Amino acid sequence: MNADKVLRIENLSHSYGKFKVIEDISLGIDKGELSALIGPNGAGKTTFYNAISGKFPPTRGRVFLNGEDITGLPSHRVVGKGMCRSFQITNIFSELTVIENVLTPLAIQQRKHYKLYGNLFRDSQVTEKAMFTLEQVGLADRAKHVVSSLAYGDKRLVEMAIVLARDPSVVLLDEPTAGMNPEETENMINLIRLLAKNSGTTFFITEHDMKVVFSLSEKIYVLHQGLLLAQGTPEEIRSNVHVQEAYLGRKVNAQG
Ligand SMILES: Nc1ncnc2c1ncn2[C@@H]1O[C@H](COP(=O)(O)OP(=O)(O)OP(=O)(O)O)[C@@H](O)[C@H]1O
Repeated sequence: MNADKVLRIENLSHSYGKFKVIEDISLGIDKGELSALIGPNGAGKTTFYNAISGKFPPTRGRVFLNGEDITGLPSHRVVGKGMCRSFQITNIFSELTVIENVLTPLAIQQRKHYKLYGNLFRDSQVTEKAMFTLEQVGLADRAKHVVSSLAYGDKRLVEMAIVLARDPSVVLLDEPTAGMNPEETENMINLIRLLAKNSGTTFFITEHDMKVVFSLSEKIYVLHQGLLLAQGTPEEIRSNVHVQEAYLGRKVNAQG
């Protein structure tokens, strides 16, 4: 497998006790690639994500980020190495403003400790970076708004900004459009596309909405019963007989 992949997984397996959940998964993702991991309920997607992002070490196998072995590192160290994960559950401080939410991880990253946000705001380098990130996700005009006052789709954008502020090379997105209305979904798809193109960030998403998966992804990986059943372009996956069977005979297409 090509060593210059931004994210390389080799023979990854995980078991809960004697119960094997994922087995011998190997894949490699190119820089800037937009890819998705799909699979029926219980296929092992969350376990795979957890095992590569430091929630727990995999039972077997290796994870390489930009060529460095990060297998088994705890999540905060994986983040420090450049792979960030955005959760389906909104993971933000609702009573703080949008910019305060983005400033916090930046301050931690730069090992700057502030007793009050007032001090943080006086650090122009950090606030400029936070504002730049908010511009990227289209929230600059709401920087001073309290997060709880925002629409659901905008809260998910705050979450995205928190992740992007750290300049990750790889972003793992859990269900980026879950709970969004069609307009918010369309905006999120366009934003991810734009970010991948302009900043070279590599996005690896899990998503149940096949319409989103097929319109966004350049490459799709299919998990079934813990095994990597198929990988390929949306066209290749759509026409793969094994994938269609795994989805109980349904056609896997943009209509879901
Ligand atoms: N902590 C755990 N202990 C034991 N079994 C678990 C644990 N977490 C998940 N499992 C089992 O592992 C299998 C894979 O679960 P996982 O959550 O990884 O699948 P998934 O593809 O993310 O599913 P979904 O699409 O429904 O979220 C399931 O059978 C689940 O019941």
